[in-house]
Amino acid sequence: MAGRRILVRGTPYQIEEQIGYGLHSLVYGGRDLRTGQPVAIKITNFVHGSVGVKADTESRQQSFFKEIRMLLYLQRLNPYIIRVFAHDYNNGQGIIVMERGETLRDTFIEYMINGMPLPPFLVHRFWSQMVESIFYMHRIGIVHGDVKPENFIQVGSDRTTLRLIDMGISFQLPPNVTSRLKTAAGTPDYVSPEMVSSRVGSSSRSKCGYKADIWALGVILFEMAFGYRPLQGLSTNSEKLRFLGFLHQDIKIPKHPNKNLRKVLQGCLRANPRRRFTIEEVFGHPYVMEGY
Ligand SMILES: Nc1ncnc2c1ncn2[C@@H]1O[C@H](COP(=O)(O)OP(=O)(O)OP(=O)(O)O)[C@@H](O)[C@H]1O
Repeated sequence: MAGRRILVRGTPYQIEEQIGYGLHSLVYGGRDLRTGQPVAIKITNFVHGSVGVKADTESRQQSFFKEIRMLLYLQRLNPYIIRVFAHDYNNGQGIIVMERGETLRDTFIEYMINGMPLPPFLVHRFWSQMVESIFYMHRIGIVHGDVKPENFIQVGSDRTTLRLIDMGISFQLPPNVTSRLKTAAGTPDYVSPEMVSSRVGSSSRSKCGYKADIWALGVILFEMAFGYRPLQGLSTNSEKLRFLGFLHQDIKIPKHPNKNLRKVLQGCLRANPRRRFTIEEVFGHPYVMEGY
């Protein structure tokens, strides 16, 4: 693919190097050949293997259309959702041309490698934007289900504007909320306790899907503010899942000079999802509203 030129709904694009990949997709850096603007081009392969299983192909096509519908809808409501410039599909693949940025995870790694927190203004700026993007999803009845730094990219001249890129496993409540969350959300560091606890029944779990997003936002804020993640001391995924499954007490928040930051973290990282903040409480919290 790299090096090829493609036409998407009449606009020519140059495909350059591969910059990422998903479960069924490859993401390339590219350029709009009319304007020279850098873009990211996500190509989703609908056909599995050399023969192709019909049901699998159909489910990939449905996911592609669902993702596109959600992106186009949400990007009109909120500035912190990735901008889609063009999209197209044929029987074999779907293409999304979007704004290109740098993944937030890489910035986190630069700080975390030395156990350094991010500067307070950046913590506040990044987190407020994440909260706002999830606020708009919850407002229209959508649980993201996989909130983590990899799913945000940095754009703009100073790279301090975020965009949520991944709607991949987002879904509308209610059907089967948590079984999907549990199987699809692969990084235990951001997974909430109720998602791994067998003591929570499926009916209460489905009401908690939104609260799983709040937990993940809390973990991200913790990570930015302290330079490490709450479960970082546990080395394997199964240790982390076991810890979460038996978590009865709230996560202890270390001392921090910003009282509002500490309070909002306490509200996001409550073990019991019913006591955990809603997105409205987070969005209206003095930490988000009043700044760092
Ligand atoms: N707009 C973008 N700008 C820069 N990098 C991007 C962009 N979109 C995606 N990427 C890179 O590609 C990776 C995979 O993209 P994305 O998260 O959209 O795939 P996915 O949803 O996991 O895939 P699938 O839909 O196949 O499950 C990202 O983690 C990121 O590194």
